[in-house]
Amino acid sequence: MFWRRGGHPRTEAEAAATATATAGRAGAGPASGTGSPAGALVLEGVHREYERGVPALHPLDLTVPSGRFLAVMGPSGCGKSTLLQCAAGLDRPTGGTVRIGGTDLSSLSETRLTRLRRERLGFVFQAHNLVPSLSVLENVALPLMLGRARSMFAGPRRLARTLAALSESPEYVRSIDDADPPPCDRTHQTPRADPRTSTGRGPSRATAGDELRARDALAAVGLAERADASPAELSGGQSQRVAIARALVTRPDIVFADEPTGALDPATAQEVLALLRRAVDRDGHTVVMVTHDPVAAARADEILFLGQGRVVDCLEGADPGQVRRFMGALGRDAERRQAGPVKAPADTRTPVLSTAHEGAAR
Ligand SMILES: Nc1ncnc2c1ncn2[C@@H]1O[C@H](COP(=O)(O)OP(=O)(O)OP(=O)(O)O)[C@@H](O)[C@H]1O
Repeated sequence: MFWRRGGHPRTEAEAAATATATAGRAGAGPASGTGSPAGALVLEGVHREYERGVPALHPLDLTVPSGRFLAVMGPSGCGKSTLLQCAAGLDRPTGGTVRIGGTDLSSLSETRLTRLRRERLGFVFQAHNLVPSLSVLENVALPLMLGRARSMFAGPRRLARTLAALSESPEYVRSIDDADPPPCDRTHQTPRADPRTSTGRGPSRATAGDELRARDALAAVGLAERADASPAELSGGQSQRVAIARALVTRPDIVFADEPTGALDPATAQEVLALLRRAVDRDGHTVVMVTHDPVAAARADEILFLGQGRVVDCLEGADPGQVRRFMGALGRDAERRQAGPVKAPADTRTPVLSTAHEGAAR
């Protein structure tokens, strides 16, 4: 990876303030048909103001090539989540362009943006957000089922309301589902569809395909045996593994993870990170992960550091100690605010400097 920042800085911190980062794999060719640099994710001049004149994210250029794992770090309030939300199409930037696989998100209606998120992106959050009234397998299959049910229910929100309403009407569900009552969710006493067959008369081809994919995704995170369990029966780490299976089941272009290990103990966090790492190394997924944890960040290929809404630096192949020291320097810089230069520790790799993007981050 290399990144570039504008030349003639007055101080190191001011250089950081003009930074434009480019995460790139050497030899990557141009993205077909887009005229933009190759990348699963390309941000050009993306900035976000929640309040007029108060930028939470200053203009930023960033390219994340396919099959890479990028971590985003920085002090609290520096704009990490804002960057993730804009990049993932969960929020509209104030200006600039976000492209996912060559698709300019600003050109999409809300409906098409939602569809892109569902079909081409995966999400893992700190809170795993599993649906308690569905089995583990059904939770993993949910993005696939939502895609199919969308036209019938005029959107996932309507479907979610319908599912919630049905869960309050077990007698009715029984009346329209199988002759054999479905197993009950022990926690919520909510009838569940038999995960092996959706109707009792044998799954439709589409349903069987979804189920197979969901079972494969669950097996890939080592939880095949817990397919029929309720989320309430799982540990925090197991729940996060299910959330990862759910994120990967659609074979997304990019997985966005916001503090995926924030609520886990170190050993469990390592298991979850290993799954994300394997998704990149073995299956060629692209992962963008916001984290506060130097150990988690060190599992990524590159780490992008933000400070006060700007790219400060980027490290490749850093170990947790280097990340910790760099974060310490950033934190002190944030405390001083006006301040002195942010000094990268001597043992961090020096980024390639260029004047090519001078002014682009302003
Ligand atoms: N919806 C919002 N409305 C107004 N201001 C917001 C909103 N979301 C974030 N901000 C502000 O934008 C800035 C960046 O916030 P953001 O949540 O992106 O930071 P962060 O680095 O993810 O922080 P943390 O590590 O604490 O989660 C902060 O000053 C925050 O107060």
